[in-house]
Amino acid sequence: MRTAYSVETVRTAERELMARLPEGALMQRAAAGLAAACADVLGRVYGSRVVLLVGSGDNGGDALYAGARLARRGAGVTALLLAPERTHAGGLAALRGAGGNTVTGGDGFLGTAQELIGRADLVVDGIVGIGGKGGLRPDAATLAGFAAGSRAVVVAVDLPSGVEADTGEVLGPAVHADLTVTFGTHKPGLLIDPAREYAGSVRLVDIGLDLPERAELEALQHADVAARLPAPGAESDKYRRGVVGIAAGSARYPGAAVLAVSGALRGGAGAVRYVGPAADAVISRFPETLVSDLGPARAGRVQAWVVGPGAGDDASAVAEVLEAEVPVLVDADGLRLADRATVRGRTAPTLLTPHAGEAAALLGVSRESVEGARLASVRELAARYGATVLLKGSTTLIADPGGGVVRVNPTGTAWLATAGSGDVLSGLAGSLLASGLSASDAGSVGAYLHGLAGRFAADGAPVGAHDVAEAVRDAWRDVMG
Ligand SMILES: NC(=O)C1=CN([C@@H]2O[C@H](COP(=O)(O)OP(=O)(O)OC[C@H]3O[C@@H](n4cnc5c(N)ncnc54)[C@H](O)[C@@H]3O)[C@@H](O)[C@H]2O)[C@@H](O)CC1
Ligand SMILES: [K+]
Repeated sequence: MRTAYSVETVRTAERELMARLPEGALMQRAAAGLAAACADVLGRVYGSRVVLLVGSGDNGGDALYAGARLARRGAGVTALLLAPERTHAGGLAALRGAGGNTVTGGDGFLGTAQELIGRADLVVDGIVGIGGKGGLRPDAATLAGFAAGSRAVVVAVDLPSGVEADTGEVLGPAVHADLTVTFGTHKPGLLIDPAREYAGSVRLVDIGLDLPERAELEALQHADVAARLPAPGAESDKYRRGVVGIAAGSARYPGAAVLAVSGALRGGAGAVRYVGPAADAVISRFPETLVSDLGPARAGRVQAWVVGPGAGDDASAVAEVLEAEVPVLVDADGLRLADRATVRGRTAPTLLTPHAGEAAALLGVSRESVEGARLASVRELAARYGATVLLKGSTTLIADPGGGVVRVNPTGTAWLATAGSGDVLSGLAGSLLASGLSASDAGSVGAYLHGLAGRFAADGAPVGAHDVAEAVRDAWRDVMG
């Protein structure tokens, strides 16, 4: 499991560790890891041109000490000091002692900075780290712009300056990094869009922090998914493996039913039962499906329901499904049609799977505000509905209603932004629910396999949703390794 911790938790862990270590030891660990990453990026350190963007806090201190290490190995290092009178004193002395240069504010500062950054091989962003609040201030924002426009590789120290560490929000100008070297633990913002996109690839440097068991955010890895995937035993029959019911599709959108079933067939349930007006389309594509033209309440036993994809305005199917005392996944049109009080009153688990636009409609806010504040949005929806919520997107998030750790899916790919891809996910996650996974596991394991399948199916070229469904088995095998 990859985990991320809030700034408050990091600060507490740092204090405890610093009390046991000689002064400055922690910063030296950070600087050593940072310098090593910079050296890797540069390839050849000797003779390279390095520019440090240095703010007023310890983040700038890290950059200065790392710069000193690079200077000792023969790099030409210049530090641009954004707050000269508050620059980390020890770091500054180390850099100067190693032969590095400094440029301080005043007339001509930005012009000089532009020239230096324009010629640099590497720009190290030590403007602000976990102590930052709000977007970058004007001079810092200008330097970030120069770095973005240069051919230099940009390495961010701990976080790309200007992004919100705890939420992944980006409230103003921020540094766009190629690589972020983060210390002690990932911060939530490094895993959640939009901030994640500013971080580039992320390298974690262990500085020995002792972190609590419960993280703020966690991302499943292959082994975590493998441990949760259902496996048929010798005694299994189709009913013991779970039957997933799909109440989806309409005369207008029969394809949504077919795609949801295609996902469900690859999710581990022993059988897929379909109810709705698209039975002919479903059967002709997937003859193994059990179909019924009675409503969900009379369709026969299932261990979990999926309702909503392509449902149009059929509120009755949604209401019937929500009455069932088995886990229910509500997606797409079903989200609009589901009564909030009914969802809240359910005793069996409910998993809602909106994309940002659907989440915005449920919360009564704009799509942009959901996309800009994904973590707060998923938590708010989970609390309002008393349900587990999977908020789809480039960084899909899964939150349980009682608060607690939020999951983020690490396998997403932009190729999944294709029509019908969400229908496949709802069938897949519903199938996992029917196999006995909790709502949070079904959502996060489903999203993981779906993302991986999207990558395999795309392999650098556009995909259709049915390609993704077909590649779920490759993803499953890959995970089981
Ligand atoms: N505390 C520790 O033990 C360690 C801290 N480390 C580094 O220290 C950093 C945290 O240091 P600090 O607490 O000094 O905080 P930062 O260096 O992150 O930033 C605080 C300073 O930045 C200014 N600032 C805040 N928001 C700004 C904005 N939007 N634009 C421009 N300036 C802004 C503040 O006035 C303040 O002086 C970490 O991110 C990490 O890089 C590492 O050395 C590892 C050890
Ligand atoms: K930074």
